[in-house]
Amino acid sequence: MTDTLAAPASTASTNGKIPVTVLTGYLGAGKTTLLNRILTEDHGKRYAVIVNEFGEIGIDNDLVVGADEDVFEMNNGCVCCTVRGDLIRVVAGLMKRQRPGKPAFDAIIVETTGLADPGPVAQTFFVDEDVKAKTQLDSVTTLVDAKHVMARLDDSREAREQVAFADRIILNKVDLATPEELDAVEARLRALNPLAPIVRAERSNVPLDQVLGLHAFDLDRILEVRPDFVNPPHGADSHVHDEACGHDHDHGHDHDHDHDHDHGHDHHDHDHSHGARGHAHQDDIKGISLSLDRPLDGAKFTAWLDRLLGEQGQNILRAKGIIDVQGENRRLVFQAVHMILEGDLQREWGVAERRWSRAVFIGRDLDEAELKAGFEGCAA
Ligand SMILES: Nc1nc2c(ncn2[C@@H]2O[C@H](COP(=O)(O)OP(=O)(O)OP(=O)(O)O)[C@@H](O)[C@H]2O)c(=O)[nH]1
Repeated sequence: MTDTLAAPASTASTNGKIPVTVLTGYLGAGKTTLLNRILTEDHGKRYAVIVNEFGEIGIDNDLVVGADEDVFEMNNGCVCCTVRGDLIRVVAGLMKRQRPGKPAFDAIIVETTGLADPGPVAQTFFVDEDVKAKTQLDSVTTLVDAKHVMARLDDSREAREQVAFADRIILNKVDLATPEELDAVEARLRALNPLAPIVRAERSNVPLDQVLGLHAFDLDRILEVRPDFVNPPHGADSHVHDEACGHDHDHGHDHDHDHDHDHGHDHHDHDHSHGARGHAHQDDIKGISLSLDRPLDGAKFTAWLDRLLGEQGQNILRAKGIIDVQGENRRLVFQAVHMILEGDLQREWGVAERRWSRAVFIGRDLDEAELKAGFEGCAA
């Protein structure tokens, strides 16, 4: 988790409480793109951003604009196990930064990992007394990738949860879908969440007043779907374990929610391996982090990545990386969602910055040894 402070000051807080916006959406939907828009737009406000990422190499931190300013890293915990504890600590830390009589920032934005159920994140703002006293959940905004969301709604419970939980849905990447496809997607989203307004966007270009300061989080609505949303007792359905529980996580609690009747959601029915490398979430989804302290050959790397995405793009839900290319002073940043690849030479490496190549691949049936060998084979 990373915390970034950006831009100058003043938004109305709610009853003196700092408004919190939770940004969610499946892997690659456009959350960071939206965040970067928020952080760079000339709005005269100061936002604290908390990024929780999947995969243990801090790539997302680096892709958020201005992240160098004020970053602290936290365990990349699995969102359903540890994030709430982390979040409480980060928010508490942010609160301490307030200057007397003047908040240090106008709002908090939390970007969840693409594999997260936003429920436990939103719960944080209701169940921890300190956090509750100082913050107010403004809205949960869910980004949706117009091209890939249908498949994800079929195969991912988290994707459905994210839509069901939204106060506002941003149907992003409209450039990648036909008007008919967009209508079909909207109908599907509507069925999962009849109330949240759906805003269409390209490159997450929604006006900020469509995302921030909405006063849209509707506790009553959430309580209808998750009656024990607020402070669920230990041992009860939806109880979210954190370090305050003071016990080993038992694996026998179901989430009694989900609008689409995909019930029996035991959030520990993912394969929870918190091993050093692959952090498996859903049974078969894992994240593979690769890194190399030597520069890569740009042509070899591009050819390898193209071939990999061509052959295994169906299984690669998300890939991204920052590459040190031989003979190039700028960092090569690449991003992929399935077979759609974008790459860019971005800013120069800093003088004191560690120059290395790192990449994360998140997907199904990925062969770690093969990926590692392919990646390292691109060394210059
Ligand atoms: N064609 C197209 N690409 C987009 C659009 N919005 C974002 N992208 C690209 O999609 C990729 C993923 O965008 P991100 O903003 O990083 O997505 P994310 O939701 O933060 O991804 P994770 O944090 O990995 O879950 C990047 O390559 C973006 O440039 C869009 O509207 N159209």
